[in-house]
Amino acid sequence: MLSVSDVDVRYGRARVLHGVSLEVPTGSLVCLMGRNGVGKTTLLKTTMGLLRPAAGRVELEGEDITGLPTHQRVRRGMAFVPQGHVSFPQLTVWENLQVTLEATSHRQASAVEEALAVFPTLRPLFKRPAGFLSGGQRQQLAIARALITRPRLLLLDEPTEGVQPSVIDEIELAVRRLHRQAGLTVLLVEQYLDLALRLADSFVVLDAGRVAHAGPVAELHDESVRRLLSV
Ligand SMILES: Nc1ncnc2c1ncn2[C@@H]1O[C@H](COP(=O)(O)OP(=O)(O)OP(=O)(O)O)[C@@H](O)[C@H]1O
Repeated sequence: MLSVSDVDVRYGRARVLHGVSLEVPTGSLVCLMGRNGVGKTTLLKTTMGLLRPAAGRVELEGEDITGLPTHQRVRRGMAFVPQGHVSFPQLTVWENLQVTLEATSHRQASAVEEALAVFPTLRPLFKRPAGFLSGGQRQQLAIARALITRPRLLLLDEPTEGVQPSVIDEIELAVRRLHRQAGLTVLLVEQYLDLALRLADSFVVLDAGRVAHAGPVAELHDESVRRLLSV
């Protein structure tokens, strides 16, 4: 279980998160939603240790990890795929996967095969430099690289942004399998309401750096929640 409690985050003098709390129970898929600029990415980065909160706590499986550096969070089973993530653009798809494997603590080559089983469409692209991939292919490579670390908790920041519809379906299928079959716990930032409705168990909506609503996914049908998501 991931638990974020009363987190405040500032960029310089600007306070971006105001006492945000959320829970991601083990084995669940929680969708973090809200309009542009409300603080979703800031919350994921804080969870991953890329930003330090001015106040509040982050706990993983009951242990306080607020002060833990990012690489140690990775060792504890957390992985983060940033929004619009570009892998090493000059390296081929294969090299990107290998470099990631070499950086893991387990170094088991079977992890690459496991990641490719989730995204088999990457196989014919092995020799292509990552910089020449389409938006959807880059996103698949980014998630595959995160999977090589063998995470238990995956933080995904808008994996469908800028991705063509057919590839959105592939990403949705992959996330569903990872969650339902492989049992991965997922915190997903997603603006696309229908996708959230299909994938998530529960959701949290941020508005201006505060939790405006949180609940089971069925409540996403409520007019009061939809108003918080419409531009
Ligand atoms: N490095 C930074 N320095 C200063 N302000 C920042 C920085 N990064 C983000 N912000 C500001 O913090 C607020 C929250 O940004 P954040 O990226 O967390 O929002 P978001 O909900 O993820 O938005 P989006 O959906 O557009 O990615 C915004 O007002 C943004 O302009």
